[in-house]
Amino acid sequence: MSSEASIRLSVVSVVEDVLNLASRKEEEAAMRRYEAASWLRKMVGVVGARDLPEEPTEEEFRLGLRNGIVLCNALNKVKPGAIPKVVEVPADSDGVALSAYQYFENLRNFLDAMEELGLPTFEASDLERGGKGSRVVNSVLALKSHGENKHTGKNGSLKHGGILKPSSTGKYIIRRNSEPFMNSLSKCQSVQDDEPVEQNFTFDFSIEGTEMLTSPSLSLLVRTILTNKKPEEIPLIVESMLSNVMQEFERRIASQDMMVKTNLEVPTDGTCSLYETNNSTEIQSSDCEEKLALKKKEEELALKRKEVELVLKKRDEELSKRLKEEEKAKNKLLKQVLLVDRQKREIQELKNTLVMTKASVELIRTRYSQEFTNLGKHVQVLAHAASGYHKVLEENRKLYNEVQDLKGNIRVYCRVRPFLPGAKSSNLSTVSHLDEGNITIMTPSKYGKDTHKSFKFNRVFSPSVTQAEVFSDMRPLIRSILDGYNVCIFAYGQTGSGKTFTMSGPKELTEEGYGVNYRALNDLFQISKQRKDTFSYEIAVQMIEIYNEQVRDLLNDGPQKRLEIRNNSQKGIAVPDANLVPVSTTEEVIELMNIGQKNRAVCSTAMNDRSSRSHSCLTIHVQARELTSGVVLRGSMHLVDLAGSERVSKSEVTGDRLKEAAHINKSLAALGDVISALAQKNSHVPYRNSKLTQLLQDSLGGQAKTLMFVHISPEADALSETISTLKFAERVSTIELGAAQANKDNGEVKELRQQVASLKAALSKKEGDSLQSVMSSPDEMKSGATSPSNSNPMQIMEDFGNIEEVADIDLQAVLRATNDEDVARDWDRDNINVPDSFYQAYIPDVRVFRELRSGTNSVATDDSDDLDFATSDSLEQDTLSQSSQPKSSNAANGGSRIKRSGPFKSSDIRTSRAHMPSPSKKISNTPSSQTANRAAKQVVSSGVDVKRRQNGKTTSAK
Ligand SMILES: Nc1ncnc2c1ncn2[C@@H]1O[C@H](COP(=O)(O)OP(=O)(O)OP(=O)(O)O)[C@@H](O)[C@H]1O
Repeated sequence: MSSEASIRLSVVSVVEDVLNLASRKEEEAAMRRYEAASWLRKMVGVVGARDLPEEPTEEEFRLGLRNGIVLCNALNKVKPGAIPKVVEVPADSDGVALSAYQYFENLRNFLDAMEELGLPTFEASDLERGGKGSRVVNSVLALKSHGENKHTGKNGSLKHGGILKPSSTGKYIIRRNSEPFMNSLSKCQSVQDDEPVEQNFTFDFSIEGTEMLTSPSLSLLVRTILTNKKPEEIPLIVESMLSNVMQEFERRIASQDMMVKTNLEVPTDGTCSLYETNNSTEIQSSDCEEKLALKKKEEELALKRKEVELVLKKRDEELSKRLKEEEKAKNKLLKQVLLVDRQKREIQELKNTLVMTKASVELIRTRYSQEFTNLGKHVQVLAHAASGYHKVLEENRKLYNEVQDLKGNIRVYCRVRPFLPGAKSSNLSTVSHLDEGNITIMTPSKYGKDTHKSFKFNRVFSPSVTQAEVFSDMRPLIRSILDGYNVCIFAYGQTGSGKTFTMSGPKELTEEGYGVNYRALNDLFQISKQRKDTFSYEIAVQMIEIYNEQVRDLLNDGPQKRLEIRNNSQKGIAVPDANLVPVSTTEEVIELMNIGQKNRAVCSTAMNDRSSRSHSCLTIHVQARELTSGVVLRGSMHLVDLAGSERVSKSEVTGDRLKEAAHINKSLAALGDVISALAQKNSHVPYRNSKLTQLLQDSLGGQAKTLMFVHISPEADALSETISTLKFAERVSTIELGAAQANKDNGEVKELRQQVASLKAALSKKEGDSLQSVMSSPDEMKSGATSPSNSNPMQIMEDFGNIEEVADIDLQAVLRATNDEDVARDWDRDNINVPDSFYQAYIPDVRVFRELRSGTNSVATDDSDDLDFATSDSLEQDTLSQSSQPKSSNAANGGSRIKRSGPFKSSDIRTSRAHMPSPSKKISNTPSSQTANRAAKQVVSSGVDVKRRQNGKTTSAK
């Protein structure tokens, strides 16, 4: 039973040792090894074994260990009590003898160290054989306890015993007097090799290698198994090993129990009477005690085992936990490694992509640069072509203009006003399309389908076009004044459509806003400066307005006097009595214009807060004298800002404004009549139906270059006016005036002028007589010497002071020298009948319309006044007052019924008059003209109906 307990103890200690071993680190083992080695060395020194180095290698240590084990085995065979007797104090390396006490001390320390190292002090083979191992353990325990006792100084017997001395061969000799020890050794030897032990023998501790191999210690086995294993594998290995050990242990205990059961009888009283032999009761009681002790121990062991199992379990759990954590950490690490790998791969891929992208970018760059170069070449070619195209366009335009000039068409420009600020954003423009020369208006039809009406003009300006752009297009026309042409630009359109804006500019005038008026004059000044080496220029301006059929001077701040319009007057001055102000700088012009604008009749209506209530006309007169030849070029330009046509229902005017509107509409209707007549090439054109048409007579029917600037509003509610305005404008554009001609005074004309001047002087002397003779002998005039076909007394009268005695004047020569080939318009033909609807569009009230219509006829009857030149207001009645007078028989036909026969046509007269020399700027103020006027008035007042007849003869009748 004691051996069983020992085994149990041993197993437990082995288990602990193995566990310790498993948990210890290699450094720790090395430390222990170092310690054990030092003890062992001391012991080995005692027993004469080979020296161990201070820090032995694994191999050296094993060797020393083997020697130690052999020593243990030897000691095992000695009874514990005998050991002190047989072992003498050995000498150390310095020759100092060690006491037995020291020896055992060393031995005990060695054993401790062995224990700590987890190295059992017995061999596995001993264990298997049984008995030996237990003895070893016992001896160790005994030694231990003995040592302890010694340590306390109770056992002095240790100092006695034999002496071990080193022999000359390096081996230790045990003296004879140590008999029990020697016996033990010899027994041990016999166990080893079954050889008889001699006295004074030399004991060789070297053990056969095979013995170690065949019976390795459990510890060594464990160590060998665990040596090359990884630390994390050890717990598993140890676990399986332990389970094997425990199985073996259980098995053995079971077999021991079986043996005990068969050999011993257990007392039934439950006391400790294990052996009831007759030999001795002492033995029985001691056995019983032993049994109880063993049972107790067994219980303790069971408890311990449980504890161990618990500890093991705990450790298992900890281990598995640690394993899991390690697994986790490993996984994490693995993941990280994978991540890093992936990132590395991705970086590599990115690098590759970057390289590829760089390459492709480079490729694209080169391709692009190539394409750019090609493109550049193409653009150059295109630019070249475009410049050519532009040149061609320019050329075309020039040619077109030349054709226009030759044909003498009235140019028509159309400008669309933008929506005014404050207009509804939802407003849609009636203009659906426009380009350089075309404009299309959208007209919603009754049946829901939109229809489009297109119009073609010389130029169409969109709402976004600037004042400068507008002017640049008409610049060449304006410049032609300097070359002696007459130019007329008139702005036409519905009220509020932008006429004043184009001609003068906006209310708040800025440089960008300057209208045609300012820009034209500015341009003329610049050119005149540029040409100052070849020409000397004189520029003068007039500014008049036709308000309620009265001509007013806008540059006259004083009381207004009635002015007359003189068509075909000399120097092309249509209103000779209006102020003619010479200008030389733009500033002067601006100043004058401001005065003019201030004096102009303007008022606010529902359709325009700055509505012009009159037709205004800025006339620029230019006289150029060529410095070398002395040739004089005379040009003039009318810049007419017409009052806008308006539907009185829309403009919501009453009283004076209504009267103004009626006059405005009437004069515009008269303009319509004239345009219609001209467009249809009628022989009679009713210029005299209004002051406006009278003013524009030279420009519309003469040899001027004429431009009509038609304006339209984009608003939908102005659609009907827009359409009628555009239709009117289209009609105007068909009018052919014939090629314009420059007003050039050449040498021949000069001569003639001189002749005329001398004649005038002669005539003035005879003034009184000649008038008398005209009155008294009209037949003489009838059979006068002048050529019947070419002379025109009316003109002579007007140009030379209204005298009618022209006997000595070579009029034929005068006319030949000027422009006698013009096709005259026949005054004797009827005016064309303008449909009533034309008037009605502007004058909704039928009664007013009829009155005005009759008023128009009344004016026309003015025309029938045979004093053709007497168009002054003094001879005319206000058109409105005339409207109340009974209509003449001709009125029904809507035009003048003045019949003129004979070859002299009024247009002939006009044309020639325009080129006639004049001694003074204001003819009407000359004494001769005053006399003539007086004479004419006398004629009228005396009731003599003076008629101009063909052949230049004047007849009078009561
Ligand atoms: N092209 C344009 N750009 C900007 N504003 C314009 C343009 N044309 C006209 N306007 C503005 O429209 C309004 C009416 O213009 P404007 O007085 O010139 O018309 P109108 O035809 O002369 O009218 P009325 O016949 O009644 O005198 C003004 O406020 C003017 O500034």
